[in-house]
Amino acid sequence: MITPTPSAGAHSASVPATTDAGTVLVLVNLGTPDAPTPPAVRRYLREFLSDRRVVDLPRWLWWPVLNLVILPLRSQRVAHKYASIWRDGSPLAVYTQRLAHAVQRLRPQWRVLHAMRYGAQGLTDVLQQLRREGVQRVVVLPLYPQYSTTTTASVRDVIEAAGFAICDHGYTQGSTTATPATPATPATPTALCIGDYHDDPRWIAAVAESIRAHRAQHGNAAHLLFSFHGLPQRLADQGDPYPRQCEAGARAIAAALGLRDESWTLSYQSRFGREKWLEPATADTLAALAARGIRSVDVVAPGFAVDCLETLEEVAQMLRDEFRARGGELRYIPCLNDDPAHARALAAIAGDAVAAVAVRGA
Ligand SMILES: C=CC1=C(C)c2cc3[nH]c(cc4nc(cc5[nH]c(cc1n2)c(C)c5CCC(=O)O)C(CCC(=O)O)=C4C)c(C)c3C=C
Ligand SMILES: [Fe+2]
Ligand SMILES: [Fe+2]
Repeated sequence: MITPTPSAGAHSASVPATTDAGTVLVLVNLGTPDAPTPPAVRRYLREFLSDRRVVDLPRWLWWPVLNLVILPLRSQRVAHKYASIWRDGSPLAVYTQRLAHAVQRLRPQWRVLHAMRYGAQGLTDVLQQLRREGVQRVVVLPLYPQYSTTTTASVRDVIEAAGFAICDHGYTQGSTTATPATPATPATPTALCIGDYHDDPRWIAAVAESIRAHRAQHGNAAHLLFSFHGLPQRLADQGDPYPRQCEAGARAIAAALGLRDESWTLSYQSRFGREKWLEPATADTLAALAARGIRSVDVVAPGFAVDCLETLEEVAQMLRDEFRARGGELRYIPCLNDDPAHARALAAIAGDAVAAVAVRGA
């Protein structure tokens, strides 16, 4: 079942009339377990870590490692972490739904849905339901500001497998899939897929403003750290544009804030497995900052559209405690979540994509 989004609220009167009535917009996020328990986490991790976009090892090698080592050990430990951040559900699910509602309120002439790549409210189910309803065109906005083959391209795989012809907007290189593209016939529905928005000025301004507002309330820490989810270095070497887009975005946000180069740093968190991942690691960077005598650090995570396990447990709890043990104070700046500025930026990005395709005549 597609979770319905409430219809337009009080903001609708202020939205100017547009010619994009009838647009169906699907915001897609990663997905999350449906309970903070070992069996639920195991189900989620099994689906997530079985995706070849995420782990590209040969199956004969990966299957026993995943099923006999990783799932039995990790499910227990990670369930405990989820339990520490669980409120009315998993924050990733709660904030993603609220964000979709916020965009819906801004664009009452659209139908705004949310979906997940893995787990409940699955993208496949949502797209199949839309096909059954006879919807001929959807706009898919993966909630990944930076394109990666491990995230955005995996969303694209699902869209193609659901029988939609894809029309790309934004970054696409490296996103060709094992599944051949659905040959477009007049009956084939199309999905306008937004590849990235890492340098979109409206998104940059929203992130910069959230940092400014946090600093106005809590004071400026001595340093600002941009912490992005990591990736195996090998994928970057093979051309995944993710680290370049993280760097460009962080630089643009720092410029919008008027920061001097020496007052901010970029790092990568959430390493998984033994392979070399992008560096520097957030934990090492914080240790180095503490060793340089820097006693306060603001940490922001602009690779995450909404708060989740990796921000709330890893950064705002674990890394904060580690930094405190080194004598410093880590202040975590929340993700944009369902902030109106975030909803406005995403609505504008989706609107631009619709308009660009209309001009191209697709
Ligand atoms: C090889 C493993 C992984 C790659 C590659 C990877 C890339 C990647 N992930 C995100 C965003 C998120 N990841 C989250 C959790 C998470 N990530 C991995 C592994 C890889 N991620 C795992 C195993 C997990 C689950 C938790 C754990 O076991 O440690 C989340 C949070 C989900 C939640 O429920 O809150 C997000 C969001 C990006 C953006 C990315 C590549 C750029
Ligand atoms: Fe991840
Ligand atoms: Fe993690």
